[in-house]
Amino acid sequence: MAEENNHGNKQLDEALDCLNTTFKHKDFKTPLQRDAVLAVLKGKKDVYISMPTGSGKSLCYQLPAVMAKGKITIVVSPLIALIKDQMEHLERLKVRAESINSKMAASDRQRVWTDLQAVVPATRLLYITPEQADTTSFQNLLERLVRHSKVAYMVVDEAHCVSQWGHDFRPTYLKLGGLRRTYRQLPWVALTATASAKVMEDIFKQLSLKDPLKFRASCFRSNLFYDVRYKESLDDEYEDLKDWVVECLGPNWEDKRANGPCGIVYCRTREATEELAGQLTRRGVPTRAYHAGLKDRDRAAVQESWMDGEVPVITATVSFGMGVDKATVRFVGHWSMPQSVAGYYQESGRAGRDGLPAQCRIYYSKRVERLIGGYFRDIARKQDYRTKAMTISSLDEDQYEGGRRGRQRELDMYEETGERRSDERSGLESLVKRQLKLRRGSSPVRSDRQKKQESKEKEQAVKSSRLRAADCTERKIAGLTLKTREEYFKLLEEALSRNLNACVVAAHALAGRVPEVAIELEYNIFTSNRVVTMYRRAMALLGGHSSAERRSVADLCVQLLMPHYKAGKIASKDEFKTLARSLAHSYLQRHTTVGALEQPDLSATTPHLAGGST
Ligand SMILES: Nc1ncnc2c1ncn2[C@@H]1O[C@H](COP(=O)(O)OP(=O)(O)OP(=O)(O)O)[C@@H](O)[C@H]1O
Repeated sequence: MAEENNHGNKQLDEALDCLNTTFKHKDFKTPLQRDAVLAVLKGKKDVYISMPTGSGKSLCYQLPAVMAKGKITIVVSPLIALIKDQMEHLERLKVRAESINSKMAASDRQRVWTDLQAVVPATRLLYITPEQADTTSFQNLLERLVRHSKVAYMVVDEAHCVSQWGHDFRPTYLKLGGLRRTYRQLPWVALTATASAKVMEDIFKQLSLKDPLKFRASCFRSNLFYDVRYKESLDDEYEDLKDWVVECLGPNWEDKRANGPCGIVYCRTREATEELAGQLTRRGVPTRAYHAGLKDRDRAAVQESWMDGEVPVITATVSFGMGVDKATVRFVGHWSMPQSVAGYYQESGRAGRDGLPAQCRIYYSKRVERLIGGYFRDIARKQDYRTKAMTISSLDEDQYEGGRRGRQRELDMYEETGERRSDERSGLESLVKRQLKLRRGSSPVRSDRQKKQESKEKEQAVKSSRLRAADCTERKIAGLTLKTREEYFKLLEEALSRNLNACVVAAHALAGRVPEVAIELEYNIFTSNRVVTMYRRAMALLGGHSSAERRSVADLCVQLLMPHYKAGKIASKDEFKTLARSLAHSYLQRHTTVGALEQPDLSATTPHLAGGST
């Protein structure tokens, strides 16, 4: 026991030494970071680390990687841009990190390969994408490295991507489970900023992590303060932004120090970044615009001037910020709604990385209000409503190498003018609702008498309700009242009975006119084809192979049915039309089969056509 303690102390001393000399930090950021580092260093068990953005997760594997002399730590990371940032960061610290990826020049690849094959490789960390991990060449390399005991740790960054339960599922991550099972002797480290308990369990399962040591911190960032501004309620939105910016930057912001206070305002379009930069600069806050439309050189110059403290504020599209690691970002503003919940967590998470208070604000307009309902409106009235950090994160799959539309698409994401995807919209909406509900605090205090009265009323309502399990309403779905269920039930009942009536009438009308429909259909095909094979094909297609054909047939049926519509009787004209169309569609699907029509002799079906006419 005493020996173990001594060993533990020695390891801690060595870790602190490495932290000071290589990473230039005086101490661990948090006890959790220290404990996670020590657990990884021990190398006895798999380790799972879940900490919020900016909490220093990377150090948890980078420090042990540096201390594992003569060995390589392999890091699977989802995004080449992230890999690049990590490598640049490590290069500044004089830690040799390499990558093998599809974007590399052959000469670079050879150089890395050669070092990895050396008796004592100089490479400390090797970054790869999950796609690379799935290649035979990498697997051969890994096999060789393991055989010569040259691998210290296997690290899976953004480990939530392995889970289908998570928002960011990435199928290639699943293949990592196979590697884990092949190399059971290696200690694995899985890191993520956000994972629910369900996703965490799934990560363990998919990566075959065996009873890993867990280091978890809430994704809640207590130093971030969120609020929302309603643009339409402001006299001058630019002046309001400027005032907020100056307030966030605090005193002495004009000193132009690299570690001075600074901020970012995200905009949806390039034009908005330029416009806003001009407005802020004219109002006395030097600001530069950053977007994908700038030449690489100009973009780099803008970023550099912001990093160096030359300009305190940058207005940018989302192309700015990935991997930007500036500790003193005192605010992150959004000049319009963020593109997604994931995006918002990431973008606002760039504030306050030094742990000091920082502000995050969304400026929104009516258009956005329409998008997310009354929740923000509520806050806007309070104007000064301050909230704390959001706790949801997810990454857009497009961020990843091999993502559907690739990196360029991601760079330009904010510059689209189109509507947001509906799943993102609903995700954002439910997040906002959830978070605002949390922040509004508990419901107002009610007297005992009021409470008694309420519970009596509830009991009464449950007794008289026709709904099944009426008394479970609130228990099963938090926030759902019996009254709401009753209201929806009534609507449903009405709609069902209206539709049923309309169905009966439409079906009746259609059934009586089948021959007429069939005559029309045959005639259409007869007059639009000149070759017998085409005629036969078109007739055969009627039966069900082509949904386009069926649609046009259904349209024809609808034309014939519409005269049967009687205004105001059963359903609206549109409802009747929809029903007629779907009835015709399914009728045709059932009654004209390809098999029957493809018979060489069509005479069997002819009698049903009630005498064709030409
Ligand atoms: N012990 C420490 N002392 C001081 N600063 C630290 C310490 N460890 C890490 N940092 C700094 O904290 C910042 C955030 O670290 P890092 O990028 O590793 O966070 P992260 O949790 O990986 O964030 P993200 O999820 O956004 O990638 C960096 O500037 C890093 O240098």
